[in-house]
Amino acid sequence: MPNTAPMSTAAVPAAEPLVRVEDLTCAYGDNVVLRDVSFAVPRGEVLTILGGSGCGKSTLLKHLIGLERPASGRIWLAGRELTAAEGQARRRILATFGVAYQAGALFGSMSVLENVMLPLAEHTALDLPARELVARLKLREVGLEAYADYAPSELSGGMQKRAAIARALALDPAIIFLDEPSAGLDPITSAELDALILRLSRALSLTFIVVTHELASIFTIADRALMLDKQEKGIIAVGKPAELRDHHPDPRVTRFFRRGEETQA
Ligand SMILES: Nc1ncnc2c1ncn2[C@@H]1O[C@H](COP(=O)(O)OP(=O)(O)OP(=O)(O)O)[C@@H](O)[C@H]1O
Repeated sequence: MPNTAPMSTAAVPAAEPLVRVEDLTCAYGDNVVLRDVSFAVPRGEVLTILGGSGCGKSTLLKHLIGLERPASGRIWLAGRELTAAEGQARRRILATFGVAYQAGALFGSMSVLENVMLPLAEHTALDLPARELVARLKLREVGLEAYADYAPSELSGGMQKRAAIARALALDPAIIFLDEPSAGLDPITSAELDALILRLSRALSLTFIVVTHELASIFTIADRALMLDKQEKGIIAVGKPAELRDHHPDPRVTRFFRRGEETQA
């Protein structure tokens, strides 16, 4: 089997975080959304990013995946500084991770298999049969090998999310970014997706950074949760979800984790 990874992360020392953010400030023109944000994510961790509407979750994700340039600060992915890289070096860093977006993840004009093959055509020199073979393996990893020739519109919402994850896995990334994976899914399908994320993270030592506000998901998948706040323009809490819920001194944090408890009691 050819090595399809465009660059190896094996050279990153185990102690080195796979994602490191230092004094990151994100702004749209004069509108500063996040100021001097710093955190690190070790290899194999599932980190969820949460917080109220408009606090900057998507903004942070877009900066981490290079869709937006920071006003200031630095981002390292798998030991390489994204914020200092241009051209080919930047493209190589961007190929170390996979992304699955909330909406519009799959191209409707292509089959599920062709969607998963796409990053392989863009970033590797594999020939067509090899690309197909790798893509079929990725579909198997998410339980969709029987749906390779379907159009995305023929799949259920949960299956589309899994296909998007298969495409995010195509280049054997070290890091996967997911934007609201549970959005629009019923609780059972959402739980199945959570189980898939956990299985992939444990089996492949994948690092996941997941934007979500679904408590059930957060408590199932997150090793740690990072909570942003709009007024603070930054992080107000980082830690294990149960510890944040039970012991965090900031009522904004405990309220977030305990919402719904009153109505369930
Ligand atoms: N492309 C953009 N141009 C200008 N301002 C933007 C842009 N994208 C986001 N913003 C602003 O940045 C702030 C943070 O938005 P962002 O979408 O990151 O928040 P969020 O936490 O993801 O919110 P939600 O949970 O509602 O999706 C908001 O005030 C928003 O209006």
